[in-house]
Amino acid sequence: MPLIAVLPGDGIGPEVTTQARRVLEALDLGLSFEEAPVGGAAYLQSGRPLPPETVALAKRADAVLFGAIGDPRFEALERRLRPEAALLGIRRELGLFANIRPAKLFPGLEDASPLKAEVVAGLDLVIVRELTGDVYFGEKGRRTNQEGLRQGYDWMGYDEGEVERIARIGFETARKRRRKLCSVDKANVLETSQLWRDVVNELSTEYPDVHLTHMYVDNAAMQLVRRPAEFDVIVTGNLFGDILSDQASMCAGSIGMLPSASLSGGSGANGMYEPIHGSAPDIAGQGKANPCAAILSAAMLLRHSLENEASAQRIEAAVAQALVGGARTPDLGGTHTTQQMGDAVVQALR
Ligand SMILES: NC(=O)c1ccc[n+]([C@@H]2O[C@H](COP(=O)([O-])OP(=O)(O)OC[C@H]3O[C@@H](n4cnc5c(N)ncnc54)[C@H](O)[C@@H]3O)[C@@H](O)[C@H]2O)c1
Ligand SMILES: CC(C)[C@H](C(=O)O)[C@@H](O)C(=O)O
Ligand SMILES: [Mg+2]
Repeated sequence: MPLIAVLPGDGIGPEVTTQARRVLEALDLGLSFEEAPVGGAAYLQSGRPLPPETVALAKRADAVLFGAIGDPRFEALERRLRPEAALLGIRRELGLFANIRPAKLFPGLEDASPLKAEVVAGLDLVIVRELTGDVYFGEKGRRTNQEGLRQGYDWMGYDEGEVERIARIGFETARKRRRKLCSVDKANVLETSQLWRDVVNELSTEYPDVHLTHMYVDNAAMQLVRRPAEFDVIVTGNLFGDILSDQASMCAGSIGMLPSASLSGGSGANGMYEPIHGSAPDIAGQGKANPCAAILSAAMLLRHSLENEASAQRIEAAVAQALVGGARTPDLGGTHTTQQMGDAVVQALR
């Protein structure tokens, strides 16, 4: 019986994860679930945002269903105690270097995006974001500079091995889709990006069937608003991928629509699945959160970790059907509660 570790986290994390778990249970796949605290919720219980028992469960499980972390009450804590440290810590502990973030326009959501319907028509892209390197994990600190001023610093860097393994996932992903790979960097300024570009170019000789382009991140941000449907697969570093995926979510109508898979390689072993959004403290506890991103993350879990493509597609079809049937949370311009949106998806599964 496959074991799913459920880490609901903070804010709307538990609300959306409840709906994702319901959907998985409704499929009757004989999964077992075990829950553990993470983030601010875990800090309150044990003084640690990422308790060792939570890491142990995640490692023991076949896959992890993650909600969201973040709590404004803990913003002033030192970095290692903040909820965000738990998310970075678990990604590192599980070696989840590849973060797959699909942005797709679901039928009926043409008018949910602030972009014109004709601009987002046909939107179907995947951001392949590197997840365990870059400026996120370089040396950080505070010091006093020569003028006696306080200075904060975060070292940015990638080694060629890190670039090659994520670029390979980008090429492989593109190969299974429309065979277009856009590598996004800031090679006109950053040495890190120049190495990134060199390694991607070198690897491209193994993928002559994939059309590779390079784009600076500032241009990519603009093109995502101008012609988002032109993109097929984007491969990029940790920081740029974080920012561009939130932006791409609005092309699809809402940040509440974008799921993600975090993987440790080509296989889904120990994969972690989470919506790209955060704990949304502004709407937490009000039943306003859109659970679709979490539900679609559960579909990715079935696809990548349990190799159950048919059930993954059933969930995606049920989300589409619920939306076509008019189910909409407030972020999509509707009045459905989180629970009612979950009801509509479960109903559509039957
Ligand atoms: N993966 C994660 O767990 C993750 C991701 C991003 C941010 N965070 C953390 O979450 C906290 C809040 O960060 P933030 O406000 O910058 O980003 P956020 O993603 O939590 O929220 C941004 C905006 O989007 C809305 N939103 C987010 N998810 C939604 C959903 N499912 N349905 C409807 N509306 C939704 C929120 O109400 C808010 O207005 C911070 O502590 C941050 O560090 C965690
Ligand atoms: C909360 C934060 C550490 C995280 C990130 O930057 O990776 C989040 O924004 C995300 O997109 O998953
Ligand atoms: Mg983010």
